[in-house]
Amino acid sequence: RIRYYKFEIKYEYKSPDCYKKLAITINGRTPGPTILAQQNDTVIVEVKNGLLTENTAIHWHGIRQIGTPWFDGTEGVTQCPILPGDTFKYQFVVDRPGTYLYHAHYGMQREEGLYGAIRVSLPDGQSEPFAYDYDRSIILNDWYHKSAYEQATGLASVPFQWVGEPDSLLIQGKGRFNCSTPGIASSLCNATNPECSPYFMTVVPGKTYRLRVSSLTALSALSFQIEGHNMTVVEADGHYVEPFVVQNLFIYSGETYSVLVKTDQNPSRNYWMTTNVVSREPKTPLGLGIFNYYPNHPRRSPATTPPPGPVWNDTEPRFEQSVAIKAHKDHIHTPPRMPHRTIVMLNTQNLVNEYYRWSVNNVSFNLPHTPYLIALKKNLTHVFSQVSPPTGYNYSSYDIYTVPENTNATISDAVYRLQFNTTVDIILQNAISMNNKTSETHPWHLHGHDFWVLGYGKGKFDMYNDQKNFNLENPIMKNTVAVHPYGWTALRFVADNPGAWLFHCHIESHFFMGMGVVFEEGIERVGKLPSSIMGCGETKGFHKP
Ligand SMILES: O=C1O[C@H]([C@@H](O)CO)C(O)=C1O
Repeated sequence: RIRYYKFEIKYEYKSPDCYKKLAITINGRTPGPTILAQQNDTVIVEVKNGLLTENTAIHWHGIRQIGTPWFDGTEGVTQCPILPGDTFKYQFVVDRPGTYLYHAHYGMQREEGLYGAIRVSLPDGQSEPFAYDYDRSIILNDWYHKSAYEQATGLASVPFQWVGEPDSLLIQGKGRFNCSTPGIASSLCNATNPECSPYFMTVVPGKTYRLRVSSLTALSALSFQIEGHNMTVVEADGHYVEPFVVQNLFIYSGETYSVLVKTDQNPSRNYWMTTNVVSREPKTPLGLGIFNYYPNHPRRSPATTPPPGPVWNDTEPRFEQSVAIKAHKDHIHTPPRMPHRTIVMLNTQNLVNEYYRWSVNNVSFNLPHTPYLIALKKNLTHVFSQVSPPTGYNYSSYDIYTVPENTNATISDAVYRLQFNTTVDIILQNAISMNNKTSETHPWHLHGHDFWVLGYGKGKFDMYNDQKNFNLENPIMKNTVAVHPYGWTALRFVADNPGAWLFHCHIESHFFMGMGVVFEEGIERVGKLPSSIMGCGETKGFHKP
């Protein structure tokens, strides 16, 4: 079946947290409409770029784009940008059930509000390995009052101007900034604006809810909880999880989860839904929503104090939750026993000609002006560097706990070329950051594939000993995974999807500062590229209107 959507992308003044600023909307809203489909449906989205003076592109996050690598929506990798006034048609098959996302993949545009959810259900007659009465979803986000342009300019300036912490946290597009903050003009901030009344989710007592929780934060790692209710984790990034119970869910940008929540508490009141920043010292207030037990009034705030959530700087429970996520016992996809190759990726913050950058093995990434997919397929070898990027770092001499004397890195747009159908291990190795002397959490997202999460560890990954402890029995498959402070995360995937695929830190500013790589595999197997993805850089003239 075909699911047809029309998206009109525009700038509009919005006040999602009471503060009025420009936001990018889809059909007048942020978050945009939820795309609903069934497994194996074809989704068609006609995107009209109504931004007037700005390009765009939309990525379908978690959808592997098998056979349609040109519709991944990654500007610079799989397509040219959609010009103002133009309409671009995405068409792809959603081949697996689960919870996915869509969002802008052009500059730092995602954080202006261009995002939404994709929910793929099972074919009729099939059921999930868990039972529930109702299905609900929310997207968590952080929100800046400063425009993405201002932020990007600061990041790309000498001296460096960091974006800082977000102004508020949003639950399904709603948050609350304190309008009495000194220096905030009353004409810009109105605490009684109904746009920023708290998000509420109405529930019936005595039922089980499947709650799909996802995060598209620009920066923040979050914890999410519902006051007084446990949550049973059952799905992660479209894969069934061996159920486990949490009081709070840690969630990183680009991840999706389903949790089951029983409405088994005192039904005469409402409860808080809260989200708070972890892993960075929070300067952003709690994000609040109302878990509304019918028939209580949905706007009645609970009399209780909202639970503050876990302390931000305790890595241990986050690490433990990551390790606890295993494949459901009846839905195990066994990984290949051995990789054909292993790429170690040291994550560091560096200087390049005095600019602050992030890099992998001391190489910081820049997108070329001609999309890789087209350049590779048409063999335009002068478009990007043909030197292979480094597959590791100097293990014996590099100390991940100390800022090196020389923090200089280089810039490159080279790609990792993977042999088609081979098994590749990626070891993400975290380290201290250059400036603030801490090690940050980075959520890495892979386009075009799911990977097995084979293990997490603390300190430096030891190729000999740590490999022996990989979980090859029941590893979860995901498309986004965190590397914890001073830790490592080991992934395995099969390079079986012909195309060019981005792998990057999902923190908007970090990818902008070079924290990403591109994989190519099976380019000779890619079918005829649609001319709609062309028209920029070296592909001018390739575009047939
Ligand atoms: O990229 C970043 O820069 C700042 C800081 O390291 C320099 O001010 C920060 O917290 C980041 O995540």
